[in-house]
Amino acid sequence: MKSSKDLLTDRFGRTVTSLRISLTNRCNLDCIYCHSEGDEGTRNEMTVEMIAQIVDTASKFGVNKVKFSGGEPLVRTDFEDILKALPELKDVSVTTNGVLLKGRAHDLKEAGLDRVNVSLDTLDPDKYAYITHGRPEDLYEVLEGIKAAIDAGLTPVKINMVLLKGINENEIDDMLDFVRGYSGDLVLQIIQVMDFRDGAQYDLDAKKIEEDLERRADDIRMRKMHHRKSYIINGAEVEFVRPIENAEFCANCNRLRITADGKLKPCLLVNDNLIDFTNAKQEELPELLRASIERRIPFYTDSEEKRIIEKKTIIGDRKDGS
Ligand SMILES: Nc1nc2c(ncn2[C@@H]2O[C@H](COP(=O)(O)OP(=O)(O)OP(=O)(O)O)[C@@H](O)[C@H]2O)c(=O)[nH]1
Ligand SMILES: C[S@@+](CC[C@H](N)C(=O)[O-])C[C@H]1O[C@@H](n2cnc3c(N)ncnc32)[C@H](O)[C@@H]1O
Ligand code: SF4
Ligand code: SF4
Repeated sequence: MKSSKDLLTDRFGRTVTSLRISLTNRCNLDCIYCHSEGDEGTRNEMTVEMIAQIVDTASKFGVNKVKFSGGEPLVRTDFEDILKALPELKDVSVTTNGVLLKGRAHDLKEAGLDRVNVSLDTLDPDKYAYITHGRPEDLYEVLEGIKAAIDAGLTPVKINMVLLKGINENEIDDMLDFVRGYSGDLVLQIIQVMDFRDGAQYDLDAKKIEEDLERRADDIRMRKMHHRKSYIINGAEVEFVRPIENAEFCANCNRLRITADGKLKPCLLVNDNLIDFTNAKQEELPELLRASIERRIPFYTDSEEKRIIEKKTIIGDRKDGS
């Protein structure tokens, strides 16, 4: 009989303690680089009950964190019901574009949400509209949403800034000032753009930018998840997410993904090894979780042997179909 820890530990020694659940593929914006969590699936969406069942099962095997994402999770009007149906967990968070956050922040907190990440790549309304294919005014909705989240206690609020060559690479200091202005309630999270949609053309030398931040930092911390580092610069905290060609990042990946239509997805970048659990009985879920954990492979790795295995499993699934 396996212990609960073994059940969710993969053959590379990575124990899954966190679920990243996509609630929908729908979105009210259309960002130029969007990876949609590697999920281009159907418009079918898990019910509240399905989500509660899979989280409940995973929680019995050591999962204590859940991140909701999408698509845009707040387009689901039953998000509060989903939160209320969850078992007790250490950390329940959502990543949102923030456009619909203002009117929901208090209800989400009441329903059990602990904190929120808000995507905001620029403070310039015209650039915002260019990046999101939205309206310049949407930026003000997002800023109001951030304030509402702080008022509701959904803190720390992380501001997700995807670094985009030629668009926002010169805005890092403005963003640090913005975060500093909310003394501790906001954390900046800078993200290296991944090659989805038009992402490749905006790619820049993220490692060099991170090294610059490191030089300026008064203090440096490292997270268990992905061994991401965060830098304290003159009172502002900035975490750096650098997932590309980063073996250390993948070696410390402790998340299992769930697609909006109810499939266990071992890795963001691999699409041919998903396991559908929508027709499973509750008692079958542990075995499906185990099977999914067995399919987990670090996408980037220093080991040539693992790289060969992993490369064979990858299929292209980008928005342009290539
Ligand atoms: N390649 C890869 N990228 C990830 C993974 N987890 C998160 N990301 C990326 O990290 C960025 C930030 O994601 P968020 O949804 O804000 O969540 P997070 O920062 O990972 O989670 P918290 O810090 O716990 O709030 C996004 O661009 C995600 O696609 C992962 O396991 N693999
Ligand atoms: C896919 S979005 C879904 C949640 C929500 N709609 C939002 O935008 O916050 C989750 C996070 O992934 C980031 N993201 C999307 N495409 C990306 C890419 N190609 N490279 C890096 N991060 C990306 C977004 O900026 C956002 O912070
Ligand atoms: S708001 Fe989020 S899901 Fe929507 S297009 Fe932008 S990154 Fe993608
Ligand atoms: S293995 Fe690497 S690329 Fe895949 S989900 Fe984990 S951190 Fe992301």
